[in-house]
Amino acid sequence: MYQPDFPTVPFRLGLYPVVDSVDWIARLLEAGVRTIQLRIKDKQDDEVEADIIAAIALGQRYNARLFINDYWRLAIKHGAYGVHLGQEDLEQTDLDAIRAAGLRLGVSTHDDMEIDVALAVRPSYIALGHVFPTQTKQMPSAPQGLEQLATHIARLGDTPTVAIGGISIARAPAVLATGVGSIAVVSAITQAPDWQAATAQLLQLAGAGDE
Ligand SMILES: Cc1ncc(COP(=O)(O)OP(=O)(O)O)c(N)n1
Ligand SMILES: Cc1ncsc1CCOP(=O)(O)O
Ligand SMILES: [Mg+2]
Repeated sequence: MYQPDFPTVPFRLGLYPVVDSVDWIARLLEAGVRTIQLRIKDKQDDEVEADIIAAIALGQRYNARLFINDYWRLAIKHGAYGVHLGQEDLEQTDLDAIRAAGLRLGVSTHDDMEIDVALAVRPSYIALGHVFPTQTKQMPSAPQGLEQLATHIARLGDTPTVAIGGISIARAPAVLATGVGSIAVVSAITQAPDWQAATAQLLQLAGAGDE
């Protein structure tokens, strides 16, 4: 049985949109999403604090799992549900402070070695990516593909997992068939011609996550 060193999350986090504004958080929570991330890049803490406060308030109002990407100090200060960090972020983070504050922690990984690093931290969930080519973030490595993803999922057993990177509606069923607990998406929703229809379809495929 996987025992995280941070508060647990359900194995099935379901559809997990990653968005860059409070407006998107509000829309998607209203549409039924229950796991979501605010990912604002390259701003100073004081430039994002108001958005983080607003996002956390929305998360609480909808009883949703709202993760803050990168800005772990502000996530602690304002009582977010959780924080998402990459491997480089981990080096500059006071993990004890996140743990002491009772926030969940998600950690990015791209290969077996990074999974080793993540497992040593014992986070609430492990993200695996990027599965397919993505236009949303510059990636230094090649996409891992479905086969590698399935190998990682088998290795991780009952550890809560999230797949990310290039996941479209068409690709979602094959990703979910690996047994991953959640699919994180950016462009499949934010660049969709009809984001409401896309969100409804993805929610149908992945669910909103377990309680
Ligand atoms: C669910 C999820 N998985 C991976 C990432 C990427 O995090 P990171 O590697 O720290 O890169 P940035 O998002 O900070 O550019 C994520 N944000 N969410
Ligand atoms: C933030 C992030 N981390 C790994 S891939 C990615 C972007 C995923 O975006 P998309 O779903 O549009 O490919
Ligand atoms: Mg990061």
